[in-house]
Amino acid sequence: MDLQVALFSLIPIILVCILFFKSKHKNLPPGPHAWPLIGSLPVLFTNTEVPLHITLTNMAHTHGPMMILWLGTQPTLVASTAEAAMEILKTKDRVCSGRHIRMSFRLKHHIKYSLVWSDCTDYWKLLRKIARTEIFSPKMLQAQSHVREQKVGELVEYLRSKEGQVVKLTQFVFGTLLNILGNVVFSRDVFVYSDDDGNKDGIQNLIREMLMIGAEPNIAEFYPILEELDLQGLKRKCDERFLRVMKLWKGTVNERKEKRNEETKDMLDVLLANDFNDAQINALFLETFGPGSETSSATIEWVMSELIKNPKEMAKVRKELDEVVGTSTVKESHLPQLPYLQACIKETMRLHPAAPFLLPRRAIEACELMGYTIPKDCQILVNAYAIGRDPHSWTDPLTFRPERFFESDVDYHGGHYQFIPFGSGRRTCVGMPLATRTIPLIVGSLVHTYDWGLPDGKRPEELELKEMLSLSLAIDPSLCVVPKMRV
Ligand code: HEM
Repeated sequence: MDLQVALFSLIPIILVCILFFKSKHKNLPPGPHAWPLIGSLPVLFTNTEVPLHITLTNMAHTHGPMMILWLGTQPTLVASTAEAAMEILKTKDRVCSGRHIRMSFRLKHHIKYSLVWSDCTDYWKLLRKIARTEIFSPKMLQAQSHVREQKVGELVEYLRSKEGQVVKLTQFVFGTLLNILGNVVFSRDVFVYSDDDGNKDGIQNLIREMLMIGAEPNIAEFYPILEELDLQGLKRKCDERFLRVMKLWKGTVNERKEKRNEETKDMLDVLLANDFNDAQINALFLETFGPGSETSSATIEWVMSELIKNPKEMAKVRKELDEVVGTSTVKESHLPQLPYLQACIKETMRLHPAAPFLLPRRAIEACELMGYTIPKDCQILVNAYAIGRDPHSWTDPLTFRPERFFESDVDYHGGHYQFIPFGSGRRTCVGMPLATRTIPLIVGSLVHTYDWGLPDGKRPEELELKEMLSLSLAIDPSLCVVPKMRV
């Protein structure tokens, strides 16, 4: 009886909460029904077989280009057309320029000096300037091109020892990317090619583990009041990996402080010349290894999978490589003469963008978007995945047809809102100049050197391209291939 009375007395409180909520949030975009406290969570997670990016893409067909979801108590805006993306990334870029920081990444050693997670402060502007004019400047990238070619050469050479065997391609590609980034950062390799546990306690595993922990659903995302409790221990686990990874490069940083290079050769030289302290250096190193490796590695795995599944397109890439590169190895100087390879990479990024929701933005103040009122601090997801497959922007959107990029001038630099794998506006990807050199160099080298079979004699058309949303858009299961030297 007491319980019934207690429950009954809760009804007016719930009603007051609903009325308060409705008056506070007028003119929101449409969206699925939101229950008190749990919001739209039941709609999103009823069918765990369907990944979130597909669920949200399907929901946009019902609710429209801008829809609001309530993740527990937290509002999240999802934009699913080129027009909606343009409103957020161009017209209202300033007010939509905050970042929604994932709870597991709110690490005290890191967040204060972060480039990825800061709002657009003067410090963030300084970092972007240094990245644009020094670390990823055309001059610096050009000066380091021979190192990238050498690292890719090592990958190709290692795969020779695997001829005829089944390899999980991404494992070695991820390592190669880390070595490329290690050389951008402090002119050092961080990955060794080996079949055993050679990298067990190395940067590769720690970075991968941090990314995996960051991708795990964290209940505090839905109920920020729980943040300090860290109920799942995700923040603690991430922090522990960060402390370990910092120790791994501490010696290199200290050595360089004692004996500086005469010329500026890498990111560490640039940061020391700008008087950055250890905490700032650590944060930026992490943000180069983290976003730089996972996104590029996922993209390369997707391009290789699409080419294996589409033998005609693979043959065209090969023909182009044979004509331009001949019997030599692929160099970065060849890349401008390989338009078909570039078109295959673009087509892959359209269908499988590594960051399907870009990096979550945040409204820094309440604002109007496409006539709707968006509350301050609302998380903003731009669904690049839905946009890349929108039939209003693309003919025959689900078909892999690289030729479409010869029929228009659409490019990924952020000015064409139907194709935004690197984002757009003031927070667009700083690593794009590096990624757009590295990805074609690796794919071109793999295709030029090897024929790629599938395990157990599987035929190309039997290769299933199932997507899984982790921190980036991955293939599930990972691509396994059998390399065979081309004659
Ligand atoms: C295929 C490769 C890559 C893809 C698809 C990608 C995608 C993205 C996207 C979608 C964003 C958010 C843009 C926005 O909010 O509008 C971003 C931001 C960022 N990316 Fe990349 N990225 C790639 C490679 C890299 C590389 C190689 C690096 C560094 C070595 C890098 C470093 C960053 C950083 C630091 C930011 C944050 C910029 C800011 O918030 O101001 N990315 N990237």
